[in-house]
Amino acid sequence: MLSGAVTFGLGGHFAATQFIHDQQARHLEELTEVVTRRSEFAVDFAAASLDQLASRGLATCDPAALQAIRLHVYRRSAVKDVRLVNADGSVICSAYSETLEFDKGWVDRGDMLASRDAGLMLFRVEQFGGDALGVLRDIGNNKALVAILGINSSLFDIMPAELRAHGQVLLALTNGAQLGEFMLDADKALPHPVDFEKRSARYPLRTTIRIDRTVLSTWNSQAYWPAIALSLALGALFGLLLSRTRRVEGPVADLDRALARGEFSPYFQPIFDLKTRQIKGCEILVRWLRADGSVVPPMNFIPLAESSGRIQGMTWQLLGRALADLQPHLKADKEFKLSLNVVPKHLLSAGFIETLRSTVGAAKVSTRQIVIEVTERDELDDLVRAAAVVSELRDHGFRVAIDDVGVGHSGLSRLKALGANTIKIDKFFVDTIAVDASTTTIVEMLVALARDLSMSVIAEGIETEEQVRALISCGVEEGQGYLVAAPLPVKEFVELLERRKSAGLDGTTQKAALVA
Ligand SMILES: Nc1nc2c(ncn2[C@@H]2O[C@H](COP(=O)(O)O[C@H]3[C@@H](O)[C@H](n4cnc5c(=O)[nH]c(N)nc54)O[C@@H]3COP(=O)(O)O)[C@@H](O)[C@H]2O)c(=O)[nH]1
Repeated sequence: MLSGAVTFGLGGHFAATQFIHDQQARHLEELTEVVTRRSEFAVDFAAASLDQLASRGLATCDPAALQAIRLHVYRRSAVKDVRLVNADGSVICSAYSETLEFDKGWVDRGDMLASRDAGLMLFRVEQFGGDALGVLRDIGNNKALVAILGINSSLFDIMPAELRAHGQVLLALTNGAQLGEFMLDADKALPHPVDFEKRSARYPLRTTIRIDRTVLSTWNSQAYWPAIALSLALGALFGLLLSRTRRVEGPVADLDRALARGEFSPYFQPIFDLKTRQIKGCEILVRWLRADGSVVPPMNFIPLAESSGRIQGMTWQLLGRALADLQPHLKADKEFKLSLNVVPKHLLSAGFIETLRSTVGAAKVSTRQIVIEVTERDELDDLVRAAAVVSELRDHGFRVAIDDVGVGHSGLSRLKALGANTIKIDKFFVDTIAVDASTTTIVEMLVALARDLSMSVIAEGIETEEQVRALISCGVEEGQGYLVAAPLPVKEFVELLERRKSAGLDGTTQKAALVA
């Protein structure tokens, strides 16, 4: 009996170990495939962007064309710059001419690698801030357009949490030129590296996931002991039972675990009166605080959260935490507004208003203090329905702001039709307001439109006093930006509010002063 159990036990040990290793190898190969696919999509995206620019006749160094290209680049987070080049690859002009200063060097056409269909040339752009991927498309007349793609940020969320401190994700050209690398601790060497490699079938790209062998013995160890126990008891059935204990892995599973562990945290960025600098409210901006101490910025997981349907749970979790964090302040200053980003799909989903009301009601916060920010970057397909939701939200006392105005999809008529309370002018315009007369005209026009529609205006991304002065002279009253504070964790944000209060720059103090 005992020897039978030992035999089963040993058999169980080898089979379970083998099974887990096979699972691990398969899983790491799948992750390598994911990185390769992502990089291919990034190149496809860059190529489509270049084709679109060329077809719009923007492949020139004319200032208006360069401004249009800058807007195009700005909308597409992975594309850092677009350059017009000669047939030999030498640069004629660049949409963001200052990015040329970040280049450590430039590659001759002869050193670029062709895509399989020969429609694109890929090359590494060595820059001081890290390497980037150049994607060149010929456009005729001995000219070509080049998109400069930042690729690093697409690598870091791939590694399962348990392996992150013991592995590397690398993307390189097939000639060995490295394009991007993710490693939690860049100085840490992997003592026993094992490589999982994948080459793209379409582009000269090679992905490597490098893992320290020793960590594989503990990864998925949760699956090991149940497997042994079950195999002792049930002998031949252990494989089947083991498969039930297997953990699901991958970036979406990582999101699910983060949601379950409450790792999505609200950061708060003040919204202030441009003239008095009084803080009138704040915007909630999500950060993923991982157990390993790293802070993940939203653009690295919001798109996945959206496409995988996790954005809704994440948004509710975030609002619940933000309300709890700021409840004392929201109660003390009834004019203080808390803004929450909501993606259009979520806004239009069934039960959105009911859940919002019950979440805000449970926190005993007035609906008047909550602003729903809907980005204009994503198209609101069903404008009529969106306007109905906005109207119902307003009936319940909530406020609605249209975010990123000017760079999104809405024409002015769509802005009007939505019936929001506020427009938020995108940082793109704030960046150039102090230096570009055409930007001033656009901002003045948006302010005039907002006045006609009884909407308020907030300018985003204010970094300098010069920008504040220019915005005030255009008629903008409120703003947000690093000039006052970057998005802050709750403790620092509350300290900022306290400092303001002591300096007499908060809502309660000002009201008290008016009454006195
Ligand atoms: N659906 C949701 N989207 C969210 C949520 N939280 C954030 N986001 C969206 O992610 C995008 C990037 O956000 P973030 O990295 O937080 O960047 C914001 C600010 O930090 C940044 N900012 C603000 N002031 C300045 C500045 O002076 N200079 C500078 N270089 N950057 C600045 O701008 C971003 C402001 O975002 P928004 O007002 O929303 O446009 C962003 O698109 C977020 O919307 C979330 O919970 N849900």
